[in-house]
Amino acid sequence: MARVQQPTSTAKSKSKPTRRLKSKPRSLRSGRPPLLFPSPTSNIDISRRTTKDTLKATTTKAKSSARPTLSSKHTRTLINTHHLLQKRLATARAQGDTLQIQALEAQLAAQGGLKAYQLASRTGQSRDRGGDSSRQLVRWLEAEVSARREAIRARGQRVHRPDNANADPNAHAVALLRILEVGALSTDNALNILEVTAVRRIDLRSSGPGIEEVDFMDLDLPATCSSADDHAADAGDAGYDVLSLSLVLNYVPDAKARGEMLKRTTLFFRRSRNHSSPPTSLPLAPHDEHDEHDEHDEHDEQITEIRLLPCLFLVLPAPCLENSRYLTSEQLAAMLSSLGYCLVRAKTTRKLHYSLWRYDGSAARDEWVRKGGQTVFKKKEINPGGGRNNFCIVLDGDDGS
Ligand SMILES: C[S@@+](CC[C@H](N)C(=O)[O-])C[C@H]1O[C@@H](n2cnc3c(N)ncnc32)[C@H](O)[C@@H]1O
Repeated sequence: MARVQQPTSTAKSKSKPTRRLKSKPRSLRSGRPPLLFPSPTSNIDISRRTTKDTLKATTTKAKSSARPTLSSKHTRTLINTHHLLQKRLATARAQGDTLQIQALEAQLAAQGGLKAYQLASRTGQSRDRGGDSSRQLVRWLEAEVSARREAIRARGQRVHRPDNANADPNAHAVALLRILEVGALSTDNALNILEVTAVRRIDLRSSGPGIEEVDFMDLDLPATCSSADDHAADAGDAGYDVLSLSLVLNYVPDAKARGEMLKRTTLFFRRSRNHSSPPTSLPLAPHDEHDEHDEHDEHDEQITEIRLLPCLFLVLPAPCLENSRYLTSEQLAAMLSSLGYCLVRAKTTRKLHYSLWRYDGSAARDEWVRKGGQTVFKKKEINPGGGRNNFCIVLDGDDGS
């Protein structure tokens, strides 16, 4: 049922670069900053524990490991424990359980809080994933980048021709690719492309200059919305061409809040493209490339013309879609289609699922509904069985307009 963009024409395959051999995980004994910080400890007991829950053990472990380096296992443990505590905290908050809230907040603080989690995630980026996911996004946006570079070059030539007396010195201005990176851990990633991109970075906790400390759910919309039909239409030039949500949705501890976050993404896109931006005819790789080995391995790509902008870049841990009781890629595609998105690229690696969704606005939503597409997605077991996880996204069907 997922609305997937169909290819329109096929061009030549790219030559395959030399495949990088996956090296053994490197020792982290040297050259890395400390990941954990002195933090208050808690004596408050946490009552709700399950047998599989090693919360106490892992938190104690995290506390005692306040030393300059962490092993890969430690990093994973810290990240997993942080997610678990956040999830429980969300439940406690929903229940108004003050004691439990205090206990869980103390546990999170003892673990080093969001700061330790972010550092652990950053370590994970470089070590486990062969680099940060922004490189995949840029690879998918390659044609947009090239088109802008070409436009800059062409306009520059026009302006600088010696015989061109009436040349407008501002005529070389080519529209930047405006990117909003939500959940940014660093300002130094592949999204920075001189003269081509303008990147705004936000996070719940800023880890440095250039990253605004703001919750995406509270972020001001690009422009005041006056139309009840389609907020994004009013965003105009102030909106973004690309929104990146890389490993952010799975950070959100509550299924309904995840749905709210997805819904909110649609309000931030730039719609008006009648400025000096280059054409957007872009290559499309075969859907759902599957790579068992390398997170960022190159593929032979069948190049197909397709429009990509404006788009949402979504990265989730692969098990969220491959081993959840409540979610599959098809279900995710149906949810995003119901919001006006269309899947244009996808890639699954051993650890991560990357996808790119073009936003087609309220007309696409209406079309989805007209064809009988589902718009309400409740928590429903679709993949029963043992050994599965409970990752879930809930959409209530109210498009917020
Ligand atoms: C695992 S890190 C991911 C970082 C990076 N994008 C990556 O791909 O590795 C998740 C980050 O998302 C941030 N985050 C989660 N919810 C957010 C929200 N509502 N607004 C802004 N940032 C958020 C967290 O603070 C955290 O730093």
